[in-house]
Amino acid sequence: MAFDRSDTKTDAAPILCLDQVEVIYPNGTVALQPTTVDFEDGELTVLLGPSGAGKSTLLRTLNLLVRPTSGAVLSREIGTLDATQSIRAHRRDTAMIFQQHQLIGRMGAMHNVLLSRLGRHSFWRTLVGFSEEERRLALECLTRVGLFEKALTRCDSLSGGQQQRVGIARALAQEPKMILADEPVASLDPASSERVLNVLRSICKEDRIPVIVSLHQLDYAKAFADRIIGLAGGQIVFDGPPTQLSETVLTQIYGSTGQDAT
Ligand SMILES: Nc1ncnc2c1ncn2[C@@H]1O[C@H](COP(=O)(O)OP(=O)(O)OP(=O)(O)O)[C@@H](O)[C@H]1O
Repeated sequence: MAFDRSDTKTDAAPILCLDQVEVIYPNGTVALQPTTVDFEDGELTVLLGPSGAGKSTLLRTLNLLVRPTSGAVLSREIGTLDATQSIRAHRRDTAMIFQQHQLIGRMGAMHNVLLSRLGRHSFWRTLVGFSEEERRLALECLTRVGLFEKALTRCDSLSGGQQQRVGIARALAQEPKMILADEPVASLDPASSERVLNVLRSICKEDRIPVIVSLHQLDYAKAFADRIIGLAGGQIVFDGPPTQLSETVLTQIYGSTGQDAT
């Protein structure tokens, strides 16, 4: 788990802000209480909290897969994200990585990576196919996640960890300005989990983009995050560096039983 923790903050304005964002699902569940929080370039943030705390809801609000019931999501480049066009532009710049990689198993790794380019094509361009430049980009992305030699291998014959790295390469090929990862290591063994988190951390630092990851594992959060946001009952109860994650804070996040804090 070794990496360089220096050089984590920037002077630039936050790339994305939630301003008093509240999420109430149609069945009345208050998943996120009015929340104000922002995210900076080059910072790896881990969302930590017990099951049902609101991690996925917060993460999905950041690319408006979940729409706020009240409050606003503000992008530094686009402004308030409230219209179809601005939301579409924001989503093009925001890559999402899921627990279940959502790859097409019968297709090769490179083909799966190229599919992320579809959002940038017109319908007619898509029929014509991918350019030489896009193929080169896809190979570069696979190289960055250590899978150059698997470019032509069908995804259903890759290991879980390798599939997740193809998912990250696919996210990279989108040339994102922000990466969101929803429990990306939940179904991986420790070695694969660390490799995936190391890859995400390298991308965050090399490309100076925010990477926001929801995790259940406290050890990984402490080892890989610049910043931890602790959630409980749809509220942010901690926001700071891993060094400030005291026993008192952990009790605030997980309750007195420490349940889920693995
Ligand atoms: N689509 C939905 N409709 C209604 N309630 C929902 C919906 N999605 C989530 N919830 C509820 O909102 C609350 C927050 O859920 P969320 O999935 O954000 O938590 P989480 O911290 O990501 O949990 P987990 O770690 O189990 O994934 C929970 O009470 C959950 O049951």
